[in-house]
Amino acid sequence: MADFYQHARLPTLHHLATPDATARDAELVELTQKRPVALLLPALFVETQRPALPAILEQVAQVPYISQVVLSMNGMAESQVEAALSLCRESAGGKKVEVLWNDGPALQAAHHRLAEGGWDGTCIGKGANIWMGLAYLKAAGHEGIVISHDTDILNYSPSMLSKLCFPVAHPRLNYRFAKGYYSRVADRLYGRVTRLLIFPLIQSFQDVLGSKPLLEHLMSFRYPLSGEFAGDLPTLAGFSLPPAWGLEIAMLCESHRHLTPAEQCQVDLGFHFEHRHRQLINPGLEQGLVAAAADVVRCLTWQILREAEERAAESLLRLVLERYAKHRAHEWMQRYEHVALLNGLIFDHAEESLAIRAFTEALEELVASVATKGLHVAGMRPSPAHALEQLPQLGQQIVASVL
Ligand SMILES: O=C(O)[C@H](O)COP(=O)(O)O
Repeated sequence: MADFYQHARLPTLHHLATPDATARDAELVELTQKRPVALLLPALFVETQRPALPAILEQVAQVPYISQVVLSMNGMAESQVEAALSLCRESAGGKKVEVLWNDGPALQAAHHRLAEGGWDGTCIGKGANIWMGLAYLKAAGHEGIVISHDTDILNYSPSMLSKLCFPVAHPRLNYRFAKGYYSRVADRLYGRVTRLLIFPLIQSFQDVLGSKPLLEHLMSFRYPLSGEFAGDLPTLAGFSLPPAWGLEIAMLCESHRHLTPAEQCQVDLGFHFEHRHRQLINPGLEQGLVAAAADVVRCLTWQILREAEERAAESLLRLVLERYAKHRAHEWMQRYEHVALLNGLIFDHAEESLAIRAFTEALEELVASVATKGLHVAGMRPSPAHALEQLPQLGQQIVASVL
């Protein structure tokens, strides 16, 4: 069972009992009368062909306090649009599902507009899908709550939605941003990037830089890479986001910059999150886990060292890498070995070590690239709210593109 430990900085809302689902839904309908709830789902077209997304949409169709669903997609060809739209019609029942086709022709005008404004118009990636979804909701006049989650969840339950929504919707809780957490466990521990890279790496940064508010903030999150969050739209649309896998880390850094600790929380979603596991290295079209992890680490490093002078950033990063590779990564692996043994779970030492080696190589490549090209995150955009304010036609172009 979960404990009820409170992190020093961050309010943590544990799953300790299961409220009656029908009563909770009715309560949320009442609570969200004046602040409608939109569900924003980032997806590749290929997710529409796999079992998870259709099952998710079918369950979302039954959730009475979700007024609108936005599926923000990329990786879709012209010939695939009809299949995506009919999935939405068939699975979501009477619920309105709007599709944003990020790499489609209608949104090109918006991407050009962004590029004219001096910003990167990158349209590919999970972060770009979320950015565009928030920009769309804002431009379309949505003024309520936004919930978002991954679309590859195999053991989906609508209780996840109520747990994310409640801390933002309930006036006594009144949070502006809520981040979900859980464990990723099947016959073994998963969550490889989180356990073996992100936790030990943040601690290595702290070893090198000492205690910093941003690092303490990041260390308070029990699952910093979870894709599940909720917030009020004005808050979320004020976050600057990168286009790819750095999205989750960037959101936490933005929540640190824009909100007080009392305005945000993490919420226990109360289950072992099951999803499709990528191979560490994937020679095929889909990026492997290490390539995605490299993107996360670049964003994390940039967020932490962005104010450091270029040369200093490189040498600090070298020290962090050394600390990670020689100490912290193995320490965390060993702790998780103990967790696995205690719980009678499989623990594949060779596989875990291989993952750490691959993550270390990705960090070495990052250090080399910082040495030659400096530290930056490709495609980093200003917040949707800022872009819409600066580029007057952008909102209309985005709204007009909806399928
Ligand atoms: O959460 C993570 O660390 C990554 O998404 C990797 O997940 P997996 O090990 O569960 O596939």
